[in-house]
Amino acid sequence: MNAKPYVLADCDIPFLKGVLEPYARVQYLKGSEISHCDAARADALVVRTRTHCDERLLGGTPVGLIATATIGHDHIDSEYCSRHGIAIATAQGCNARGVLQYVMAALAALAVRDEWSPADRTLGVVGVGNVGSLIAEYGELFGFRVLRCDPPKAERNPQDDYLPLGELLPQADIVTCHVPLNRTGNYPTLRMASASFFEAIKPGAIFINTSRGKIVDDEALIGALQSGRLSHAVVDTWNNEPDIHPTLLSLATFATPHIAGYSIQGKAAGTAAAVRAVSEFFGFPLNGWYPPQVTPSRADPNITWERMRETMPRYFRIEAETQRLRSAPSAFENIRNNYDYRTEFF
Ligand SMILES: NC(=O)c1ccc[n+]([C@@H]2O[C@H](COP(=O)([O-])OP(=O)(O)OC[C@H]3O[C@@H](n4cnc5c(N)ncnc54)[C@H](O)[C@@H]3O)[C@@H](O)[C@H]2O)c1
Ligand SMILES: O=C(O)[C@H](O)[C@H](O)COP(=O)(O)O
Repeated sequence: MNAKPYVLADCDIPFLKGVLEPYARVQYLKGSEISHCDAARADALVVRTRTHCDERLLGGTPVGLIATATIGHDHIDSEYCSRHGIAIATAQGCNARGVLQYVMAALAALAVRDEWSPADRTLGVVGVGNVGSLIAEYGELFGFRVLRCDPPKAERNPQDDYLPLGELLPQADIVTCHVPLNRTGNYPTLRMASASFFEAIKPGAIFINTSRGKIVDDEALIGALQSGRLSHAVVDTWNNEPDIHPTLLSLATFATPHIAGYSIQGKAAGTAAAVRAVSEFFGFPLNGWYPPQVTPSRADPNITWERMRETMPRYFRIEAETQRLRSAPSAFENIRNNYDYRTEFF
């Protein structure tokens, strides 16, 4: 009898191949193609956002653990998993700094284009978790006035300085969303950016979505861009990826194929978190594993807006990436799967 557990992994998770093999039988498949038949052999799944882990995939299988190498976990039916004793492990915070750099790259490019500086602008951060708190911290460091909205946190910490969404929207020149996709619960985010959201937003505001496409009502966002209510939209996450809305693609000032978190350190941390979860679950000696070929990023808490802006093009050119997606929207997944992961520099 072979005592090694059977692990089924997404073949597009970088740095993973060879790591679990001394301890597990491992099969690699395209994340979007993992089927119930494949899962029927697996003790654990190591996935990305491309594998929908629900009853259809998991029903009657021996899967005991789903480790996702991502922050977001809306691709996993957590209620089903909890009812069937399937553990879920996420890579909390892994690529938060990658998203920070993405948002700051967008703002730096827009500041040059429209000739403003952070001291003249109010930055509204909606969702102040691992990503949002970094954006707020660096936003303040760069000189923005920063407003925060996070009702779940406000409820837990009423003494902290959070605003309701309805108070943030009319004041913020830039609204950047960093919420999870929650379909239910006390603070749902599904279609949160609706027609009434854009009616309340400050005229001429910039809207940035790097969280999940489904938090936005596309028609409402398109309407806000066409009417001039918004000056710009920056869109990284889309409804119905990879079949994205062509009108939104043409109207967004910057449009990218869900790569805001695609830094090399973010990917390394995501894979390391998934390996740790599998290791802890099966008792492998891999709890502290980190890809040896990657240098972890070092935060630069003293970076200035000017230095960030001048340095950014060496690492990330959001205009060029927008052009790349616009010229070949059908290559959405291909661009992601062959992405040259960016280096985090602050
Ligand atoms: N585009 C990308 O590449 C990329 C990369 C990383 C994360 N993400 C997305 O960004 C999301 C946020 O990431 P994170 O690491 O900051 O998550 P997090 O869980 O650390 O923080 C999310 C925050 O949102 C708050 N929140 C929940 N409901 C809210 C609501 N209705 N209004 C306002 N705030 C609300 C929570 O209280 C929490 O503080 C992830 O869930 C993921 O979907 C996208
Ligand atoms: O939630 C996350 O971590 C991000 O959306 C992440 O960048 C998505 O990564 P992917 O599923 O493409 O590996």
